Amino acid sequence: MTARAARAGQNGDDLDVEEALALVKEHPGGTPGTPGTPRHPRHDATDWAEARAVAERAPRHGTARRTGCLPPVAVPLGSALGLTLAAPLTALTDLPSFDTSAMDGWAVSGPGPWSVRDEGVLAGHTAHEPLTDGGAVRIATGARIPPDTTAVLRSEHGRTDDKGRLHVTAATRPPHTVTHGQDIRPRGQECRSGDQLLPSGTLITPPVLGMAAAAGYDTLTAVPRPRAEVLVLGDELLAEGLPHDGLIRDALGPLLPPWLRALGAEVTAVRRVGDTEQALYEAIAASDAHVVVTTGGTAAGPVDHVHPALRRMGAELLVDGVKVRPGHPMLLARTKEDQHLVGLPGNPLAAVSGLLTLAEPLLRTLAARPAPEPYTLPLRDAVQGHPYDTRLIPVALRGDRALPLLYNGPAMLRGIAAADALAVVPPGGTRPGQEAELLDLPWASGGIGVCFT
Ligand SMILES: Nc1nc2c(c(=O)[nH]1)N[C@H]1C(S)=C(S)[C@@H](COP(=O)(O)OP(=O)(O)OC[C@H]3O[C@@H](n4cnc5c(N)ncnc54)[C@H](O)[C@@H]3O)O[C@H]1N2
Ligand code: MOO
Repeated sequence: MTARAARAGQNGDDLDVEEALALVKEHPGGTPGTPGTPRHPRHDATDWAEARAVAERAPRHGTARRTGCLPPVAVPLGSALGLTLAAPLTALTDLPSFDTSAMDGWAVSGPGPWSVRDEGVLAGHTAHEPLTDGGAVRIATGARIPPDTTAVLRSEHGRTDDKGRLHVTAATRPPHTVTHGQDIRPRGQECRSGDQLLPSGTLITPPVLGMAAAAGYDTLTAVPRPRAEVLVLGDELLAEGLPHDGLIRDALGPLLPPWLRALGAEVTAVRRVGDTEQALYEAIAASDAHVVVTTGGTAAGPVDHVHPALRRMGAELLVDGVKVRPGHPMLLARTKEDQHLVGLPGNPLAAVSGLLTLAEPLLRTLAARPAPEPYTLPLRDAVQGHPYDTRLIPVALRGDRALPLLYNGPAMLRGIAAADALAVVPPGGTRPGQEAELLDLPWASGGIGVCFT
């Protein structure tokens, strides 16, 4: 623990959680966090915004691929959460499908007082005898209205006298009256059979599932989740225990599958691949995923096999390096007619950068998901820019400002683990209070349960 963190711990009551964790700068406006070190500026690398646009368009190649999304399938309601409707949701029934009581009370016919029948009417029961003028019957919320009912009187607005006759109490407004049709939900009030309830392209959320069930659906026509396979490269990686003897823990094997799922993918496999070109070539060639995601091996080191393996299989490189820090060696390739490969750099925050720059727009098109609304917020502190490249910086959202977090180096996860979003810092950097575009992290707005299930 640093001296500052220790101080923060002692004065924790006065500090934000980021300050207590020593994740933000002590003095707003002072020296900014770790800058990306300009190494060899790559003038052939793709601009960050253009790289995202290329990834979004990538599945729309060939003649029969106007939308780029996967062919629709029928999906049971229980499996459809998070998919996109591939056809308009059209009501299969009137809603309500019969005249129904909106309240517990009495169905009444004509003006009161009324004589109350002995038996009542419950929800889920079939048709009831018609009411005669001056008659009433006990009724439950959601029950079918008996024929010739003129209104429903709520239980708290009526009382029966010792002769069993029902009277309106003074509580109604105006007092002692019932209005025609009161507290009756007429058949078709919400929709008629055949009405369009939601357009094609709607994200299937919990209320959409409820709406579909109410409207008579058991399955929905939806764009399926694209299959994604994760290939984790690096003989130095351990699957468990403490780092030792130059070996480190694999951080991306646990990080990527749930995040890919939050981006709309079905993760079919996470495989460790040995550091040989042959092993990588075979793993890619054997995959039937729509999106293969590799980690590591994108640079030009002695065991960086992604480029050679792609060359060998005749893949088309769509993006080969992006003007973004961290993550500039990221790449996107078309490996087969219906398969793309996203090569994420091995440094963990660089991999996150590649995930949001290339995998997110690619999966969004394949799954026909709506694009997130772009938005900006002022950054509390200055952020030092890279001279040529965009920087993605973890930030915490606090009210109407974003706090740039420290520990944002390519090999670090400490900043992103405490972040709500990534700020897009243009070349040259930002001044304190300057607006920056934000990329929301899926759990920040949706909650873990909503976005990862
Ligand atoms: N001469 C140059 N060297 C490097 C450059 C460059 O421009 N010129 N770029 C650097 C940058 S930036 C990055 S990012 C990395 C990208 O490297 P690779 O994609 O080839 O990744 P590796 O070399 O395999 O690994 C880099 C680093 O990350 C660690 N790693 C890998 N996988 C994982 C994992 N699953 N979990 C945790 N950590 C992982 C690995 O051990 C290395 O430390 O290249 C720079 N070099
Ligand atoms: O710094 Mo490198 O940009 O990807 O980690």
